[in-house]
Amino acid sequence: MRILVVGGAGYIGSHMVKLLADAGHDVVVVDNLTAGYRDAVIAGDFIQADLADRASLDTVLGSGSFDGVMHFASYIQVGESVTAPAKYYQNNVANTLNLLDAMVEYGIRNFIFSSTAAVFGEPDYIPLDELHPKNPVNPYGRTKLMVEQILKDYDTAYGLKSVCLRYFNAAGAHPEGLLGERHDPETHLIPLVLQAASGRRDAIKVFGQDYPTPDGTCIRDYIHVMDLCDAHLLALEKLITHGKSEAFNLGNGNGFSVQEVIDTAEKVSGREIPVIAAERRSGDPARLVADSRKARELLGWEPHHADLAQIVAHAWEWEKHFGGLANPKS
Ligand SMILES: NC(=O)c1ccc[n+]([C@@H]2O[C@H](COP(=O)([O-])OP(=O)(O)OC[C@H]3O[C@@H](n4cnc5c(N)ncnc54)[C@H](O)[C@@H]3O)[C@@H](O)[C@H]2O)c1
Ligand SMILES: O=c1ccn([C@@H]2O[C@H](COP(=O)(O)OP(=O)(O)O[C@H]3O[C@H](CO)[C@H](O)[C@H](O)[C@H]3O)[C@@H](O)[C@H]2O)c(=O)[nH]1
Repeated sequence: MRILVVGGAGYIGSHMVKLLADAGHDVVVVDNLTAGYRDAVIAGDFIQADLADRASLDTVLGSGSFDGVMHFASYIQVGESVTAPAKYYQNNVANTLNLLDAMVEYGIRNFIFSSTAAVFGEPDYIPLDELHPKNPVNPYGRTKLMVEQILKDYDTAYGLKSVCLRYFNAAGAHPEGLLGERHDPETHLIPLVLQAASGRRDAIKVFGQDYPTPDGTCIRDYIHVMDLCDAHLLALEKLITHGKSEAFNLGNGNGFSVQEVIDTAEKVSGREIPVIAAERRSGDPARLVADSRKARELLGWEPHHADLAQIVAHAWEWEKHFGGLANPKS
């Protein structure tokens, strides 16, 4: 297949590009490099362009037929979306419309969208399946839900078929140490904990130790980035053969607390990780765990790296490059 990966220089997109190339597909990457890295694109063709720039999109999408588009490009910080919502609605919604409109114009029908567990908001029940009510509690989650709704209307009106993949907590790194998470600023728990292990950070702040969970810290469903990428390829293949728009929740179905993540990181790294007790972070549900049976049943998806220690071990191999503890492989 020939596949356009938008946001392919970012964390999850860069792993997707490598997986697609390894599976023998032709890949074209579009990224404006606001948050991504040119050297993270280790396969395929790279075009530096912004989704806001419709003329550039016309050039790329008109350059030859694409079997599908995978869309990873968006702003991703929940906290920033509360203080700077305009930035989020513009990039995550308006710029996505540019991409969808160009797809309609050039007759490209298959779209895989990076959605999020944040579309659900505070859970009514656990684990969360696809039928759970969607009441996002921040602009970030609302931008993703808006795109999901737009996609339904574009299917009805223009026949654009889509799969929305709602990731829970993406984590881990390429098993061969080639790629990993490099957000700046980093807000995600596992890379921050490992930065505290490598010495790049003094300590990890634990946001709240008084939640109604066994150890008082929040529980999340950490899903390996390569397992997410597997789901994208399966979703595109299914979309092409069956032509039916769908949404899937993607997680392992196992919840781990912040404290369990820290304990696992200490074991994996062999280092003591200093912890600072901090206030709860606003908008954090106590517990988020995915019910991914639909993806298993309809896509035949199966996570291969569900073990938290393995997720953390792969992320640790990556962190060691930056902590000066190993030589980068790329
Ligand atoms: N990381 C997670 O835990 C997580 C969880 C749920 C959903 N998601 C979603 O997955 C997707 C990828 O997340 P990530 O962690 O890889 O993010 P990331 O910031 O590492 O990657 C996003 C990429 O998109 C590019 N980009 C952003 N706006 C662009 C634009 N207007 N034009 C061109 N390129 C643009 C950035 O430069 C970056 O390379 C996002 O849509 C995010 O909302 C991520
Ligand atoms: O320094 C930190 C960072 C995080 N946490 C805690 O660790 C857990 C995980 O936090 P992350 O920021 O790593 O992830 P979130 O669960 O907040 O967010 C993830 O899930 C969201 C959906 O709910 C969005 O999709 C978002 O992009 C994705 O990263 C939370 O309980 C958080 O309070 C800490 O204690 N200390």
